[in-house]
Amino acid sequence: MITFKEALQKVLEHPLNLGSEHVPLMDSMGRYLDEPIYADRNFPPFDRVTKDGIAIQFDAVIGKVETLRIENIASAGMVQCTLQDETACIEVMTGAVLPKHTDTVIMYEHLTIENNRVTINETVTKGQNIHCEGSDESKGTQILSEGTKITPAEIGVMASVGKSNVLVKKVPRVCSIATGNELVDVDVLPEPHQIRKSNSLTMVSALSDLRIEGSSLHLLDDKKSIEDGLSSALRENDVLLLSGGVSKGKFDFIPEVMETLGVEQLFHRVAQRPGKPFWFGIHKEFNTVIFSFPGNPVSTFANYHLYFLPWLFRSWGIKIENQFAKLTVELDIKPPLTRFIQVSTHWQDSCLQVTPVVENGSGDLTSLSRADGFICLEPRDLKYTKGELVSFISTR
Ligand SMILES: Nc1nc2c(c(=O)[nH]1)N[C@H]1C(S)=C(S)[C@@H](COP(=O)(O)OP(=O)(O)OC[C@H]3O[C@@H](n4cnc5c(N)ncnc54)[C@H](O)[C@@H]3O)O[C@H]1N2
Ligand code: MOO
Repeated sequence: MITFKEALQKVLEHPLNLGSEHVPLMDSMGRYLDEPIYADRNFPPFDRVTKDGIAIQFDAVIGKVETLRIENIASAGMVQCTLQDETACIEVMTGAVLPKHTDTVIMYEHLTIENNRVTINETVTKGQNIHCEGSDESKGTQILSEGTKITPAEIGVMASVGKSNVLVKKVPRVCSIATGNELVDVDVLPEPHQIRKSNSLTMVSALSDLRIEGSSLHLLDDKKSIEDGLSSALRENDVLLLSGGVSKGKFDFIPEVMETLGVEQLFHRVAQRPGKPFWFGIHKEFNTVIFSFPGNPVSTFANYHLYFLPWLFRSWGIKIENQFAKLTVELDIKPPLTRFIQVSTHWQDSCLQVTPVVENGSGDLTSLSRADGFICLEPRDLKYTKGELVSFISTR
């Protein structure tokens, strides 16, 4: 049996080259950029008026002119206009291009306007209320980097530089496979000896967070069905995520059938809890990577986050940062297994705090909805102390 670190290392040594594809901007939400994005013009592209009011030429007016004549009006969307008489002013609206020969904007609230003449009632600073051309970014600057997750903020940024099509990392074709005779569909009333499928649906939902439209399959516990199901799934997908059928039972056929189908086993069983009987392999000819997770729901869920997600980001060439959080309790983790303990989180003293949730082992799937993630604790002689920083894997 290998350690968790060795197992993760082996998984990460087998990334797939998933490639990239162009998608329309509005389909890129939640995907990962595969190109840097540059400013195609200055941000903002012109000296932009930031208050509704008047634009003046400061040196010609302040301390020199009692009242100003309104010469013109400029609003957002109008071509830049020009102040003809430097002792006059132009009414300007937020978003307008600052008129030529003006350099200062005064908001309406600081003015009195009577008979088309303006009196300024407040102190004015030269250059006020102008969002200067190029003050955010100048043309040609990189504003988003490759590997960035596209959220509504990035959609807005890309829209403003005219990216109607975006190059994103291609997602793998993934099939989530449930195994077991005891499993029935969600809409079926189970017999006393049956249970409703949940693992495969949890994984398909987790995949949809990554904009991967996973397919799903249910295989019964007989070699022939497993062989038939897997042989086409192996050809049609880049990744198979299985749950169940990998421990020591008389009907745990997955490792054996994988071998028959030409899948190379890279390891089976990891010194960890939950998720110990995890089986990992690759089909070299079809270029398929197989994550065969133990069937207990917490084990499947943990291993999806511990192995599949880091593998996917490695395949995309995106570095993910490790997170750490403070333990609120003392914990004793004795050898030999690396433990992944479900925790809830809260913020205190500007630090993420983690507290183990009440749970009843890796078959207790309701505990998943009480947890925000897992902490990873390597076995050691000394107890983990309250307040100690530990590695945290978010599942939210
Ligand atoms: N003799 C041994 N027995 C077991 C060992 C062991 O080392 N030696 N390991 C235990 C551990 S740890 C785990 S975890 C389980 C994993 O077993 P399998 O991967 O073979 O999974 P199954 O037996 O098929 O199922 C286990 C459990 O999970 C439920 N399940 C399975 N699939 C789903 C699904 N899609 N949705 C909801 N629930 C599912 C299944 O009904 C079982 O109750 O083995 C231990 N045994
Ligand atoms: O290691 Mo198994 O995955 O807990 O129950």
